Amino acid sequence: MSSPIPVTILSGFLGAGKTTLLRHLLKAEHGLKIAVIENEFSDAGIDTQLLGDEPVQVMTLANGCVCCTIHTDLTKALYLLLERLDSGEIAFDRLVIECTGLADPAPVAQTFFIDEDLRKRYILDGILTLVDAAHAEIHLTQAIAQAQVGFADRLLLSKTDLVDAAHVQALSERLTRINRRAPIRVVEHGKIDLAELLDIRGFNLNADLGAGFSLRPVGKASTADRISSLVLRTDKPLDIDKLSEFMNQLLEEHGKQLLRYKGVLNIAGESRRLVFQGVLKLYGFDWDTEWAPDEARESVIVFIADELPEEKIRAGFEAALL
Ligand SMILES: Nc1nc2c(ncn2[C@@H]2O[C@H](COP(=O)(O)OP(=O)(O)OP(=O)(O)O)[C@@H](O)[C@H]2O)c(=O)[nH]1
Repeated sequence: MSSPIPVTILSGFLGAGKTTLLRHLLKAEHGLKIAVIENEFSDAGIDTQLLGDEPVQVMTLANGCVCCTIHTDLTKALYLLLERLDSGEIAFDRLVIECTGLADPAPVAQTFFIDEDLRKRYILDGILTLVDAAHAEIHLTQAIAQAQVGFADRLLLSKTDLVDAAHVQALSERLTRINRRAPIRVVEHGKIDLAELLDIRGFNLNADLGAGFSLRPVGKASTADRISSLVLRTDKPLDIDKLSEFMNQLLEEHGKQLLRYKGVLNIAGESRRLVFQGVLKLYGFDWDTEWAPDEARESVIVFIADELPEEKIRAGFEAALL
């Protein structure tokens, strides 16, 4: 069986530049076989009835990319694409899914964890969120726009040509407070280096906390956002039993609020680092590489959450220290 197809979710508020970026991706001569799903999908099923037998329209472009407009629910479309791939009708080795501007990327991401058969054939690589630099202030008053930022592995700033450098700087700081993990990159009318978009491995269990992750403290917020990040670090070893008890309880009580979380941890009596990461209530953990003999064994954990229960997280983490 061939290796799973990496999937990128492209999110961003209305008019943020998702289609512009995708057009660019579909036209460029990059030599990759990318399938793009443009998202007319709905769960209601109404579109499917109206459109009869053609819930998925697929077009292969000159550069080998595949453009796919779907009028059905995402799961069905993902299976249909696999059928056509397996029958040799189309060819692609990566997939990008455009979410509608008002969509929460979480259910789209969860599709790739929940469905066993889809999990064998697709692997979620990352969530990219476009942020319209010229309209971010208005967009970020909406909880859904903040959630799109909070879920992201990469934040892509569009329309920076319409604002000045100070505005971009202030916006970048605000976005960093919301999401401490995601690096921020500028996209000019859809133009951006492909390496910034693909093979991010945002959901892999590894010790990489994110390319943009910095432990630099961020300035105080002038606007209190609903979604925010909390970074905890310590050089004291953690007790694995207490830690897992705390995590279970936290997920039980606040799982729905925890958009993304990731930790690289120093566990008492263990020579390897423990890595864990999750999205909402779905999480996984694994042993990673050994700590080097001369390395400072520092545990770092980052939570991105809606109305983040900061005190509870701090107290639970503290109680798990030896
Ligand atoms: N000035 C400027 N305009 C941009 C840039 N990127 C996109 N646009 C414009 O912004 C408008 C919206 O872009 P789209 O790509 O349609 O945005 P979208 O996110 O797909 O929009 P929806 O699907 O409606 O949510 C278009 O008129 C684009 O030409 C940019 O970097 N600078």
